[in-house]
Amino acid sequence: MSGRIERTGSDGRPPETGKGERLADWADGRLGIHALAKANMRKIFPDHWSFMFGEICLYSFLILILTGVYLTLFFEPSGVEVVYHGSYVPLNGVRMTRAYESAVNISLDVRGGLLIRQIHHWAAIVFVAGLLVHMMRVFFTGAFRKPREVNWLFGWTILMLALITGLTGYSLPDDMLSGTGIRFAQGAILSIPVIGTYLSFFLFGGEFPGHDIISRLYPVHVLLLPGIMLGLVVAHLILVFHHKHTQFAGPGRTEKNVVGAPFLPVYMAKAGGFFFLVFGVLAVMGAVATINPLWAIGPYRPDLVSTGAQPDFYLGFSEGLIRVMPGWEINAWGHTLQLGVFIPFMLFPLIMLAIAVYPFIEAWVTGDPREHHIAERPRNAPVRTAIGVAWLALYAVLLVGGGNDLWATHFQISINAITWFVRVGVFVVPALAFVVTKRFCLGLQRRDRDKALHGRESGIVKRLPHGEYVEVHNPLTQAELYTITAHEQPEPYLLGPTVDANGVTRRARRSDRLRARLAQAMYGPGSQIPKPTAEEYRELERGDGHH
Ligand code: HEM
Ligand code: HEM
Repeated sequence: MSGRIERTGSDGRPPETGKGERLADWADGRLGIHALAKANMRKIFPDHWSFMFGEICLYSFLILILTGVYLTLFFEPSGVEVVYHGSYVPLNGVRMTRAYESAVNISLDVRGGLLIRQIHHWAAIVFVAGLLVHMMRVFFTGAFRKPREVNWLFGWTILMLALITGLTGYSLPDDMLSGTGIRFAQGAILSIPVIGTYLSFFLFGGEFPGHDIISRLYPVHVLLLPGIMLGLVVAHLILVFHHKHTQFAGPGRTEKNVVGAPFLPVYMAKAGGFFFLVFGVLAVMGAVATINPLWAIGPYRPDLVSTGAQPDFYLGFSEGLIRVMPGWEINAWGHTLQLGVFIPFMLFPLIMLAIAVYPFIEAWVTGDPREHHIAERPRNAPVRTAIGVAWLALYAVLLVGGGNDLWATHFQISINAITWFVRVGVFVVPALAFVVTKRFCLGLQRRDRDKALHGRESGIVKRLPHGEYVEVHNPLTQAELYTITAHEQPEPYLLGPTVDANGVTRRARRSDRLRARLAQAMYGPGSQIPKPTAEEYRELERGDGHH
């Protein structure tokens, strides 16, 4: 039996053991957890504040499950129509679905119901925000590189499912906003050529809105999607364990070791504490900040739409795509192709897909087959960092487009001006963000080079005996010097000679030419400031020491 130790006392009988030890022995004999725990519990994890975002995702996900289960006890996912006669007088006599009625009851009559509903909604927002920030941390530090590409895809799939879970979630209560969101989704489905109408009828069980959609979304929201996500989260964390966590460069840290604290007890204690911190913050948000006050918004009616109707922030960019797209449509053979909706509907997954495939594109461009366990500083990969910021800029511009009505009413701007700003901005702002970020990174690289060669400016100006003024520079410690010069500066992939030894012309394949051009853009002279060489450093050391 693995890991089990049979002990005897001096008289040959088993010694007296404590209750806890006997229980542990009993469990180990049946589950074999001793060897598993021994092998993993002391695993070392490196530390950095940015590694906390993954944990925020994990804890807010757990809180969503906990609060969601409570909501299922009272929520009735039914499209059946009723007339309200409850405790909220302004709605008395109003026709609504059972779903809406039960959500109003959860908010106003069920003990703790409003708090749990609001925690659930805030947790959803923090969860998706956490996912985006965590993903960006991984992106900007190159932590998606080999061997973590598959884990990147797992994470990305979780993000996509989280967006859909959020959409199905805020569609459930069937208030005015929910219905508007579902109508938006139905419009997008209708725009799919040929099958759009059939698909809509199939999903809604007939004409929109019908009576079926809430009861159909319900199992998807509470069981199917969270179930798949839970499986993926477990797989994601097993892979983080298996690959070991990346660490930032520093003295004593190599591609082959991990410097940090052990999982048990240090991280276990920290993680436990952090879980309660996240729960505490979400509970305070749920207690003091109103979110989706659906009793005030009213039940959904297909012939109405409220002003300022907005999706939750994470879907705002898809709304932006639709709002700023010109209303193009093609009418032919008695059919309408609604390009004004269909094009943005297709762009949405494409923008997301670009993130999914990025690690594979970068690996192809660099042609680098090695594993990477040292996280890069964003400045040392200027083009990647600039691509990330450009993506965020596009997201932000589209978010402005998605809230064009709010910008118009809050800042007294014409809605057409905002629409045109977004139409132009979609192309210009990401390009600008790319250029500025790249220059910024190069500037930071230059500063690192300067610091490595000349030390840190001390702010002390000295006058030398012959009258010259010099500023004193304090040299960096060896550890600091190592940290800022540890990164690699890869040579870009180059095309081989176009003429071989026999004088025969060899035309490079188009894909190779593209790869060489992209590699040049990523690692060519315009994208790297050469690190100081040991020779340059020694030369300065030999000099008179002031600069
Ligand atoms: C990643 C996971 C999840 C996300 C992003 C999410 C998001 C949401 C959102 C935004 C709402 C609307 C809340 C409101 O009324 O203002 C909602 C409602 C709801 N969710 Fe979730 N949820 C998740 C997981 C779960 C799970 C695991 C369950 C159940 C086990 C659940 C059960 C419910 C129920 C019953 C409602 C309707 C109650 C109501 O709106 O009053 N959710 N969800
Ligand atoms: C529910 C969703 C998620 C949970 C609970 C989660 C959790 C975690 C945790 C706890 C870590 C280790 C600590 C850290 O680096 O923050 C981690 C690492 C990682 N995550 Fe996630 N994550 C989620 C979603 C994502 C997403 C959306 C992506 C990317 C698209 C992603 C990609 C990665 C990668 C590549 C690593 C390894 C990073 C490294 O070793 O430096 N994860 N995740």
